[in-house]
Amino acid sequence: MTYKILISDPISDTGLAALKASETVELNVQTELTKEELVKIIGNYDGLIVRSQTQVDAAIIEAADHLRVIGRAGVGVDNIDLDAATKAGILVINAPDGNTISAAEHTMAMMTALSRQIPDACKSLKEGRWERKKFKGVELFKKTFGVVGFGRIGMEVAKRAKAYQMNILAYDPFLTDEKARRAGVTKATLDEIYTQADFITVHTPLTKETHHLIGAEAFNKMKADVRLINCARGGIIDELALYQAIKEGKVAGAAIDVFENEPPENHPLLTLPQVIATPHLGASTVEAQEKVARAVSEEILQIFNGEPAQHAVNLPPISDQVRRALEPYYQLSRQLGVTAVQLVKGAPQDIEITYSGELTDIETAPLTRSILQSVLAKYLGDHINPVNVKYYIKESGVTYNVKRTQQSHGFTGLIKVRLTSETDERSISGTLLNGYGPRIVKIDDYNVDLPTDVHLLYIEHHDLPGLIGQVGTVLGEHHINIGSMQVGRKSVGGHAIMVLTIDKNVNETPIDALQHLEHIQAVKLINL
Ligand SMILES: NC(=O)C1=CN([C@@H]2O[C@H](COP(=O)(O)OP(=O)(O)OC[C@H]3O[C@@H](n4cnc5c(N)ncnc54)[C@H](O)[C@@H]3O)[C@@H](O)[C@H]2O)C=CC1
Ligand SMILES: O=C(O)CCC(=O)C(=O)O
Repeated sequence: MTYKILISDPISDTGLAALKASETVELNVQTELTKEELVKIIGNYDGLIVRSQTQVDAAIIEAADHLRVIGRAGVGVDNIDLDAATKAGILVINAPDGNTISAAEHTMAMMTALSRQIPDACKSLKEGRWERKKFKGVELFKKTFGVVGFGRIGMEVAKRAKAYQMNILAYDPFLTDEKARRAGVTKATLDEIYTQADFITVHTPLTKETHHLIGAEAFNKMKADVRLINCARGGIIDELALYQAIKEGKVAGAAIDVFENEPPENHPLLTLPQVIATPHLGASTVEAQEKVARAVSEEILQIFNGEPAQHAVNLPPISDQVRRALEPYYQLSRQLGVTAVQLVKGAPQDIEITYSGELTDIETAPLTRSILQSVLAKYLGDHINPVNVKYYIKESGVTYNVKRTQQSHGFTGLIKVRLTSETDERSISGTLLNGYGPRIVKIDDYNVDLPTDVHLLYIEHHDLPGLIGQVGTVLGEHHINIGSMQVGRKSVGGHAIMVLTIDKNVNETPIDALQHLEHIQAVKLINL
């Protein structure tokens, strides 16, 4: 199988080494595509890698028939319509830490350049002037520095600002006293930052909450000589309000790397001498670009290999430790879902998943998605995947719940899937047996021990002598080899089950023949 990957923004060549070396990947680099051109060709691709330039909107996603993954070589995914991608079952991954240092260094460069008017001073000198009086700056030493958004970049910025002996106030909804103490900053409110800071930098993502987070109202609260830096996303600071605040002398200056619309056209901020600006260069270093390209390349290869994503943006994150612990259970969880949905009569209306043993202490959400996906796919189709399964579950009105219990019946880890339809209820349990891999160990109330990578014939019957022989005869007549057979009964002569592993997939004919045997109540072929 060859996967076609389109790269639609300039990405570091060295960072793409893993993809280039892969025999299963065909790379196509086209960095000058218009939106219309992208819509036309995206249907041919399994993967798309972008930076911040390509706007992956709903129209592109709608045209992306085969797309499985969008890799963002960087942090911010505001150029990707995440809702549309999630609904379409397209995984979005990013490279969250590859450009942290570069973005933090650029922020420091912008702050120092702003405080000493370096760009204009340089320009004036190059134009033949020697204007020493005009370019008098301010020191950073002992100044109060407000950091809004104390994630990866905010923290790195703070570390560097400490070397300048700045007094750092940090605001982030997730900032705890302990984290602030360890980072050597003072936890503050936004208002405290506005009223006390000499410099304010923003390092949040652009979201509904952070859009125009800093606007006219905030500028009115700020010190008169305040300077602002935005190396995060255009739109976190209200650009027009900032323009007004600078014009009115409320803000002394601003250093801007990012704009609400990029590239900015005839932007009023760019007409002001108090503003210095760069064309979204925060991550534009050799090192950062190599790191983010390498990170997305390697992760995309892992995803195409069937491994879970580590930096999925539209799936809950999982740590490396959890990923390793769950890895052996993926196949089992999928096969339990597939088996259960073939056993139950009618479409399931409720799905109950019970984790026990070692699985009670692990984050099992990825397994739950895998089970839900394998159950729903029978009725809703193969486009259901772990990314969009929760969306479709909600849409189809199916309910599900997850339970945990310490009772693992002697197994290290046990997963039970119970499906309830309008007319039926079935449950199936499975485990990982050391040396044997995934095994089904219980169907309804019957203990069994079945591999999960075979075709199963599940037969319900009355417990009567001779029936097993009759079943063997029918299958023999249809040249079907039986690999193994297990029987279970509740009472002598009562309801019983027979589960056979068979060597090949069979058509309806032998099933019909079995169903016509007296005392056989139900026959189901289960393909795993
Ligand atoms: N200029 C450039 O080239 C680059 C820009 N960026 C941008 O920098 C920003 C931050 O990146 P990272 O630090 O890596 O992300 P991060 O996820 O590590 O940190 C973001 C922080 O913002 C906080 N936050 C969210 N909403 C907030 C709010 N309303 N008020 C205050 N804090 C809030 C979060 O709790 C989180 O701690 C992103 O927007 C990213 O796109 C990142 C790399 C390069
Ligand atoms: O790809 C780039 O240069 C932009 C980086 C960026 O803004 C991000 O990672 O969020």
